[in-house]
Amino acid sequence: MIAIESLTKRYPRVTALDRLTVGITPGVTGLVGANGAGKSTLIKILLGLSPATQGGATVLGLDVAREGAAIRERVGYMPEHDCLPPDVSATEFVVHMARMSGLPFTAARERTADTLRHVGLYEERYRPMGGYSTGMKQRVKLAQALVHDPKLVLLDEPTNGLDPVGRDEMLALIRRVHTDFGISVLVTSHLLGELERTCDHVVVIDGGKLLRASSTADFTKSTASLAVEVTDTDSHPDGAEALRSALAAAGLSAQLPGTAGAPGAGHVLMVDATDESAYDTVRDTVMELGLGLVRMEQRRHHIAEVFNTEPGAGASAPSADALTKGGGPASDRELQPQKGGSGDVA
Ligand SMILES: Nc1ncnc2c1ncn2[C@@H]1O[C@H](COP(=O)(O)OP(=O)(O)OP(=O)(O)O)[C@@H](O)[C@H]1O
Repeated sequence: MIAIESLTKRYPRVTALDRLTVGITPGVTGLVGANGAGKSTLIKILLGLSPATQGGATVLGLDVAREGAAIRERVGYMPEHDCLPPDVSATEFVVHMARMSGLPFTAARERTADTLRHVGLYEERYRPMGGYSTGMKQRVKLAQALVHDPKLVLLDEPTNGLDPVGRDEMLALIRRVHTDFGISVLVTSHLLGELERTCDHVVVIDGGKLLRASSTADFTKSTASLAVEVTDTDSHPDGAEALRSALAAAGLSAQLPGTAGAPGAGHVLMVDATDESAYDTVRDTVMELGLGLVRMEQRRHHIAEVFNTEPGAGASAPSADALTKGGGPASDRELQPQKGGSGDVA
């Protein structure tokens, strides 16, 4: 879908992209990086709206330096910033954008109605957009990117400003753009956990450089740990601890992670499962102790943990750090802004 070859973009005081080489295949790809990592700059270059300083790229086989207009005909773009005129309705606006993309008037009206329904805007679509919530505005921005039935859409931070429920809805919608319509998606975010749930592939950039590109499955490989959650009983008021010591006696080591953290976190025990027999040992031990077994599942890595623990990440240590700072569960960690970020705008 996209081939990027040694792409560099220098602004007077900042190198926004630094010899970036990466390929984007069909499907949903997440482009993740802290604020200032170069995501928006990359998207603008891919649309032919901003020239690269060095290197080049093709989008759907078209050269970004020479064929920007042809790329914009075939690709949908959802910008990061609020860009909707407040005094027109979603219908008027999306019809206008469809016409700009070359659709005849009747087709533009039909496609607009379909697309707005698809993104979940119904009666509100006739109201002026100035009165819309952030979630509704994001939906209109997505609709105008899809209305001309592109092969590929570039979505710049589509979950920005949304609450957790709105974010989940937007992510589900993005997933459906690919599954229902076969449109490939490149979506940027600074939240690792979002991409983990939504994307087939993840490209991580930091300070304009490629940190890692691989399939989400490779990032979130199964670990050799079993997460075991048990209930307490009268005879074992701390069920997880009772299980931990009984398993130790049976030759299985286990840890109680996150005891200082979230409510209930102490009830999940991480058991080192070197082979299949560990499942039987856990089940039998839980039964002997008379505890309730809530769940026993193989644990998977979160993307953020890959950057925490991988020896390869050491080469870009400060960046890996930036990727994993912050509290909360690893999957929802927010990437930290770069040094010399937007404050350096000339
Ligand atoms: N027009 C510009 N002039 C000068 N510097 C710029 C310009 N646009 C971006 N930059 C700088 O280039 C770097 C990358 O910015 P970019 O907007 O691409 O990052 P980003 O990853 O999209 O971050 P964000 O999510 O905050 O938009 C930043 O340091 C930014 O300050």
